[in-house]
Amino acid sequence: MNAVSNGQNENMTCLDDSPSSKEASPVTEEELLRKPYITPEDVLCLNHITENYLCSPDANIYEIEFLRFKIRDIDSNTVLFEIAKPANTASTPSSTPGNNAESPESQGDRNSTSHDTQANNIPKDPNTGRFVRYQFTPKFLNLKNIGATITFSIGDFEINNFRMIEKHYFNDTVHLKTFDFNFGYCIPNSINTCEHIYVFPNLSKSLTQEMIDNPFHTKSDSFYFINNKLFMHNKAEYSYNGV
Ligand SMILES: CCCCCCCCCCCCCC(=O)O
Repeated sequence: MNAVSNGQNENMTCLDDSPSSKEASPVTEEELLRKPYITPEDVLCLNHITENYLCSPDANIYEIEFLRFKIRDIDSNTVLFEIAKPANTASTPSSTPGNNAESPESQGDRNSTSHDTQANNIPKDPNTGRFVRYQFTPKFLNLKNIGATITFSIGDFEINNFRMIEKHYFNDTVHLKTFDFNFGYCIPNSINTCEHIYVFPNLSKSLTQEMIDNPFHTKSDSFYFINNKLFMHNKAEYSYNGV
């Protein structure tokens, strides 16, 4: 499967059930963690970055594995960043920042191997691979449209309703934008590639400067659902003060 999707989800609101109310009705993370499973509507009602992961790594019963990730500036068709898991290695991807001024550098344990720690009998961190830090230059915030191409493999089950909701915040509670992407249908044991288009929100000059001045205060939660049940949750942090 190869696909392109434009996950526009601007101004998604979470409406109170009462017919008279048009106000957002936010939920807390604690409320969601008490539920038997978490739905897209649940995370759309969150109004802050999460402190914890909302599902365990074991929830990925579909054996979805990300193999390659590329970010490009759509308007100049410039590749800004690319990372791939080398063939025949367990979990050590290699990264290739683009060779232009806006090249980000990725760091963090989403891209690290767990083998060394296992060899030393140190308990493996169950959250290895769920968190990444991106380092961008200030110019990144001037971009309008980013294409994120992801290649992933799936296990023995077909997948029909695969959706990612990604929420971006500054200082934990300033909502920048929520993206809502679909991955389409995937046949069992297939490798799939799709590109999601991130249309940047309009950010004020003062907020943009605050984001540049406060590295890694810009964060995102990526919530992945199959058949409307959360099965994977990744986190990312961003700096925009690179040179
Ligand atoms: C400034 C608010 C909107 C920013 C959009 C940034 C697009 C970044 C695309 C990369 C997201 C990767 C998320 C992840 O690795 O978990």
